Amino acid sequence: MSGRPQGLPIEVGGLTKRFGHVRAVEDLSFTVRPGVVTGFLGPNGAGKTTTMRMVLGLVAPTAGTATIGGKRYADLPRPSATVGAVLDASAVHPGHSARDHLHIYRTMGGHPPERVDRLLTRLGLDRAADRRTRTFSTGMRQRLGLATALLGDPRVLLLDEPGNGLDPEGIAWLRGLLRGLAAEGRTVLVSSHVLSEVQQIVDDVVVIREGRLVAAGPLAEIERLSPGTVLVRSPDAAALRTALLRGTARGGAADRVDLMPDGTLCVYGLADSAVADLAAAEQLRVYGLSAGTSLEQLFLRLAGDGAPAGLDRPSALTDEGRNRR
Ligand SMILES: Nc1ncnc2c1ncn2[C@@H]1O[C@H](COP(=O)(O)OP(=O)(O)OP(=O)(O)O)[C@@H](O)[C@H]1O
Repeated sequence: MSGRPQGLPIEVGGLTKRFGHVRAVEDLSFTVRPGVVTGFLGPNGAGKTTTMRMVLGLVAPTAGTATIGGKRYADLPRPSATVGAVLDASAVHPGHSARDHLHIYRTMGGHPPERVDRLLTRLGLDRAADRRTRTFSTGMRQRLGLATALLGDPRVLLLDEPGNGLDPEGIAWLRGLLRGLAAEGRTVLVSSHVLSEVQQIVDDVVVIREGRLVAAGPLAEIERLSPGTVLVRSPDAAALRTALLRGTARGGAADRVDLMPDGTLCVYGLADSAVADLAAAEQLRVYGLSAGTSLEQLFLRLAGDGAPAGLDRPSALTDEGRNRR
């Protein structure tokens, strides 16, 4: 890799895409800053891929703009040396070896031949370099996709679900790679529909749901603005939920209680001791009780209802995030 590639911001303003009646992306605005890893998060179908495709000039916006360093992708002087992207890591010829694949793309991009061996080593593919990609695991395809994206030593990286198919060891490896690339000054945008997959990797987040912005800014700030929660399991979950919402004169009531898919109750607005006392007072059994803000819960809330308690104006956080840039 070259010394210090200066990153370029990705700026999305009022971006909108409709496919017929489907509103894939709706008036979306955010900025991705260089030098950090930004998670682009949202549930399946939220519009992440469509947004990335618009940033890369592969899909024409219905309205709005997407620029890289102030220029649309199509207006960049050497796009493949400025932006590297992996939208579909499975899109490799099954009969080509990893080395063949990289040589084809590096020739097309006009990049120096020595990049291929260097990237095969950096991406941990040197031993598999001459195997046909049809024998590759999903994780190896992800690595090859990343190597392809890095051929032009790009200042900006856009990766669509790079954690897909990676085991925990692969995720740890990805974390090291992406954080290293960001530390070199690059702009790194990584999409995921699973926060737990990227929570150890990202500094900033942009969360969207149904094509619209839910929250954006440094992850630490979003966590700080998110009140704590208590997780509790009970064979009497329905009765406990009712009791928590009703509360007691002494201990107060929960602001909200969500039943999670695994049957756990997620309680907002009450301390763990208050939840335990209330369960005891109502003679309801509890099997597990833990306090704290899990990022997964936060993500479920952000993605689930658009504006979590304590984050009344997600745009304020967005503005705050932008002002720091
Ligand atoms: N070419 C297309 N034609 C019609 N609808 C489309 C097209 N591409 C995307 N959509 C729709 O736009 C919406 C957003 O899709 P998109 O793939 O951008 O979401 P996503 O957040 O990337 O989801 P996933 O994590 O499942 O890939 C979905 O409702 C999808 O069905």
